[in-house]
Amino acid sequence: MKKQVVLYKKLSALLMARLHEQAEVTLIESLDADGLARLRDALPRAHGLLGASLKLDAELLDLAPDLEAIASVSVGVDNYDIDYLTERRILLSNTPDVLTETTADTGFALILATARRVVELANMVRAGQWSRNLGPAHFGSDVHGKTLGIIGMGRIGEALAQRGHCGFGMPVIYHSHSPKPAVEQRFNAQYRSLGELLQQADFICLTLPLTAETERLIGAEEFALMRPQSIFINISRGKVVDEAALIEALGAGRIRAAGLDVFEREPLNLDSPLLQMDNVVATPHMGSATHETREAMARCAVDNLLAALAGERPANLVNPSVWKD
Ligand SMILES: NC(=O)C1=CN([C@@H]2O[C@H](COP(=O)(O)OP(=O)(O)OC[C@H]3O[C@@H](n4cnc5c(N)ncnc54)[C@H](OP(=O)(O)O)[C@@H]3O)[C@@H](O)[C@H]2O)C=CC1
Ligand SMILES: O=CC(=O)O
Repeated sequence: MKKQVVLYKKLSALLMARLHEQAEVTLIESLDADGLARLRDALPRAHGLLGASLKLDAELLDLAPDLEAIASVSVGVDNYDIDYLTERRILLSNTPDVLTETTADTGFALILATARRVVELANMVRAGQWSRNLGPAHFGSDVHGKTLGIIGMGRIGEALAQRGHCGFGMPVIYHSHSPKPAVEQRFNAQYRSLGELLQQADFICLTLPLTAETERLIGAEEFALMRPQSIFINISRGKVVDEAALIEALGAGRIRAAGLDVFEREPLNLDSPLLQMDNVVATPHMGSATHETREAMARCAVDNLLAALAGERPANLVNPSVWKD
């Protein structure tokens, strides 16, 4: 008998056809109140789940006694209680690698947009306020040659280092759990303590996961270490930052600008002070959002799920202790 799969993310026709060949599929098209009610109805039959952007807590998982595998269409796994999944022996997989380059592109777009004030000045043109040649009040700052500071030197951090070093001649400094000799060799990158990096970098970029250890890693004390010309970029997770402290630092001129793809609460509320600041570029968690990459992520998640349901080890298993050869 075919296994039951519940999708809470719509897939391309090609991937839907692949899933339908191998499983009975229930599709929850959107996670509004109606969709969530349909999800709760479907969970008691589910052997596999595939989707993203939903906090799958124990209360929801307890509705699914037969659940064998979850395939997240994301690399970040902060929406899952991994200990609980492991206790229940549910295989959790994610989609690393396929989104690395695209997310690093987004990070670099935020670096350029904040430093060169792209959004602010483009809005000025749209508003009919471009009446004479630009003067110093509208000048930005250079990106090339400035020091790129990367916090979390993993896949995306390394791809950002490549762009900065090879494309823009930027000295790269980084902070991670441990030094990365291969990255140091490729990009002439240098390891720093967190405090040193915050004091020395022109661009401070977060590329680490949200974990118990990184939650609110960057708060008032850390912003106080940055320089008034520093630009802060977050493409990791909003909760790695104390957002109130970020707003305070921007308001007080303790840092120059921020490029933010992620926020404490998403979607970002329209009344957020961040949206009143010309020196903030806010994007809607679009790090991996290109046609090509989102399709590659979905394909990767489908591969992971079908492998798990067929009794094979998924390529991107997040909780390997569940697996028994
Ligand atoms: N904005 C968006 O749309 C996207 C956001 N993301 C976010 O980016 C994150 C990173 O993805 P990816 O690069 O693939 O992940 P990786 O696991 O490859 O890299 C994360 C790095 O962070 C480091 N790290 C973890 N905890 C700490 C800490 N406490 N202090 C210092 N360094 C730490 C790790 O360092 P070490 O190796 O030394 O342990 C690791 O190398 C994801 O978890 C996700 O949250 C990802 C994709 C898109
Ligand atoms: O935020 C996106 C992810 O893949 O993680």
